[in-house]
Amino acid sequence: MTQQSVIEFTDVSVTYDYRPVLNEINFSLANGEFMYLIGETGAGKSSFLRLIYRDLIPDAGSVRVADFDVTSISRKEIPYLRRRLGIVFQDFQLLPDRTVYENVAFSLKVTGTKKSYIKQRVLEVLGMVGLSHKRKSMPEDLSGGEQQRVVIARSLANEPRIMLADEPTGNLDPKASASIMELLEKINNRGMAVLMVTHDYDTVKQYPYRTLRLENGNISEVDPQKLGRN
Ligand SMILES: Nc1ncnc2c1ncn2[C@@H]1O[C@H](COP(=O)(O)OP(=O)(O)OP(=O)(O)O)[C@@H](O)[C@H]1O
Repeated sequence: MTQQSVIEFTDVSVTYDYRPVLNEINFSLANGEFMYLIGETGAGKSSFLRLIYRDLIPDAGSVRVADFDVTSISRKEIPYLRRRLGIVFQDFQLLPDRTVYENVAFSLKVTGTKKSYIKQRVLEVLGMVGLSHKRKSMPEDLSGGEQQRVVIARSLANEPRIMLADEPTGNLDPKASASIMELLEKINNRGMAVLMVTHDYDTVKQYPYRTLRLENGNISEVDPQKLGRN
């Protein structure tokens, strides 16, 4: 892996039932880079993300994330790999019966963080996403955009180097989407690499960064300003 990259795929292939979904993909995300990954339904975006957090092992090729050779790490090392990743996914929602504070604290408790530090860190990340005043609220009493900001705060708690965001603006109105994008940019400006999967071309055009498209098993760079045009 080059010194500056935090994720690197080398000739990565994934096949389901003899059907290739990713075909000898080469990819790298630089340290501190913001990048979009787009592609039609079924193009392989989820499979791509699953390779990064070691929920899927490629049929061929190698995946490196931070200092981990993900393709060959042991089961015991997987939690350490995942601690390097801030994960913001639709299907990884807040615990409905815990407060905002407890939701964020939970991710620190499970990694064995010292009690005295947990309080400090939770208040720090809630401050970062602008929701310190909602710390005692239950998730259902927050708007969709606020809930997404809590999910982001939770993903930041363990100080990851890379954020994986899957459709973070999905289901949000334009104003809430803008506040999420501004937050992701702020996090990125502090040095965290962000890989964001999205179908939201308007957002990509408004906040343009390097954009890669998965299509027919291959990955290629596209001009964000030309998205959606025929
Ligand atoms: N475990 C599996 N077994 C068999 N086929 C699978 C499996 N997981 C995914 N697929 C198939 O592989 C293809 C890529 O799926 P994947 O979920 O990675 O796509 P995606 O781009 O994330 O799609 P979406 O945008 O709809 O979430 C799809 O055709 C899917 O049906």
